[in-house]
Amino acid sequence: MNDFAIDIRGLTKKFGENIVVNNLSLQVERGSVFGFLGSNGSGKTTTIRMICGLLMPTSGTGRCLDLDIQNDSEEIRSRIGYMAQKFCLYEQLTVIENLRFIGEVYQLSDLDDRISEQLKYLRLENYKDRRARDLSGGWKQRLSLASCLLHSPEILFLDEPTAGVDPKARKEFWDYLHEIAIEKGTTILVTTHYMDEAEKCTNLAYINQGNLLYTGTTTGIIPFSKIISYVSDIQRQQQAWMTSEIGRRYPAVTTSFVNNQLRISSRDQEILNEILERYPDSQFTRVAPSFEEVFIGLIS
Ligand SMILES: Nc1ncnc2c1ncn2[C@@H]1O[C@H](COP(=O)(O)OP(=O)(O)OP(=O)(O)O)[C@@H](O)[C@H]1O
Repeated sequence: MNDFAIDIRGLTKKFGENIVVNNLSLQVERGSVFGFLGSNGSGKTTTIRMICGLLMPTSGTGRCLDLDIQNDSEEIRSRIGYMAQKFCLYEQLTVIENLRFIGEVYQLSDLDDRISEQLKYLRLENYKDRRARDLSGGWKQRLSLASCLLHSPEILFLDEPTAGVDPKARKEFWDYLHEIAIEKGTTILVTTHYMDEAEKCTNLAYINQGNLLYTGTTTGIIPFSKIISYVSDIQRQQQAWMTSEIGRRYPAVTTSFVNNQLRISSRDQEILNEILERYPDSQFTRVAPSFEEVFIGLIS
């Protein structure tokens, strides 16, 4: 058996003349929580749809659970769970009715036990008779996750599962993802625009306009990026003025306000040295780059 839950080689997707995914190769280890990152429109959903057998690639090959993504799409779909960006359940049905409906579609034999397990693990028991339309965003997202897990998928694809969800609910959701990856060996491929969530993944791929910029461990992306960062405690008025001046003079440098400090980052140490010399009163100190600086730096 292949060690990889997902193994794609040179996958390309064109819509007309528009190359949306370009010669993409990725391997996702079984049991990993794999973050699939990239700015809006960079081709993440398109790639996921090809891996799930929902969309034919223009060229390239791929295996998902050791099945061919072009020829075995039906079997792939029966063994994976896919939580799309949009809430896809029935708003007028209750939580339990939604789960029962999904279970019947999958023709699951021990449905009551499976529903009880999901209600318990996702702490949905108190909400089981509430209509989906009356749930808040965080609870809707748990219900979506429960419905994707009902048939015990071997891989779970989650497309921006926590967009608009509050930090506590997002944390609980992520704790649960790690729990199922560890306890059940489920492979999870998740897209997110939240940097704190990217840091929670075991492995990452980062794409831009359909091209792969990085794939590897989560900790490996910082040294790979070669981004260098400095921070200064200067006054707020000065920060605004310096940000616009640095932005104008040094387009290759990223500036940001974090924790009431001015941060500058770039891959070019010479340019950063020039800034340190130009603004000696700012007393910049070197710090580890943040994930945000790394991701922005890699595409600039
Ligand atoms: N069926 C289609 N026909 C034509 N163009 C499409 C189609 N589906 C997607 N695209 C285009 O492909 C590009 C990539 O879209 P995709 O949804 O894969 O990006 P994404 O990385 O998932 O974006 P986001 O983070 O905003 O969800 C976009 O420019 C989109 O408009």
